[in-house]
Amino acid sequence: MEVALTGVTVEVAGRALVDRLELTAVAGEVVGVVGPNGSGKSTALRCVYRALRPTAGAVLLDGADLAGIGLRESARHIAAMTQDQQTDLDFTVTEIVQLGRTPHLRGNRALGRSDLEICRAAMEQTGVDRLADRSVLTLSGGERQRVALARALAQQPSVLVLDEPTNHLDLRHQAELLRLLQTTELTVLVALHDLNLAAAVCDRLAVLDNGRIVAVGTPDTVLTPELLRDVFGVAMTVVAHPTTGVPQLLHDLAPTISEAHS
Ligand SMILES: Nc1ncnc2c1ncn2[C@@H]1O[C@H](COP(=O)(O)OP(=O)(O)OP(=O)(O)O)[C@@H](O)[C@H]1O
Repeated sequence: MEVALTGVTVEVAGRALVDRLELTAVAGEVVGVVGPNGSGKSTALRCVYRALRPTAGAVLLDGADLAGIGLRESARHIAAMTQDQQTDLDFTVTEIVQLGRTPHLRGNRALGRSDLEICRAAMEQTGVDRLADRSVLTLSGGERQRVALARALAQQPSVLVLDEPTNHLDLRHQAELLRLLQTTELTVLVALHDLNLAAAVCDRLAVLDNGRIVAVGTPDTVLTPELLRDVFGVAMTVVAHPTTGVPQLLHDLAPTISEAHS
């Protein structure tokens, strides 16, 4: 399915947290949303998974305004993996993942055999099957993050929205998540701080600065030293990855005074 943000603006107390965003993602495409702290990445994604309603503009799902679609209906199409989902409830991993089936259940019906199978497969895919009976309160940050992903996959969405999905993950689980995003046929919108991961996994990047999109394009067209200086305020060298060719960023950290004199 295609997701399109058209003129999406969110205003709070007279301030635009995001301002007239225009961004489209299609099936099989991974679109990264990057930008400095507070630039509006989470706010933009919240409009897509409907934790926020735009003050102006709209998010369209295959051309239909989400505001006109029931929440249950849109939850059958759009799943989110976010930091906001941390729960204080003493649920087991299995129970959390099974919540992903809720939009697909009719009335108060219990999960059927196929629902249970979908949940089992999602837990296996994310490597949390061995944690099935553990309380989520006892999990590490990375384990919780993978449970959140399992729940989102159990929802069997067409559109997957991820807000900082890798920040607690170790290298292997980062690689597994990135591979999953690269190979999936879903429409993926993902906010990432790590621009090297973003360059490796995203087909296109949208750079947010102060609530506005200041650049959109393939990682190699967007991640230039000039943009990194202007938007992030850092001096970086951009090199091509020796095997994949995607841009990778190296900090140009000046030596400290004591090092410079040694
Ligand atoms: N409910 C709110 N009321 C007022 N200001 C808000 C609200 N939610 C977010 N903001 C502000 O909007 C701006 C954008 O926040 P947002 O969380 O979208 O940024 P972000 O790019 O995801 O940041 P980070 O990289 O730090 O996660 C920030 O300045 C934030 O303080």
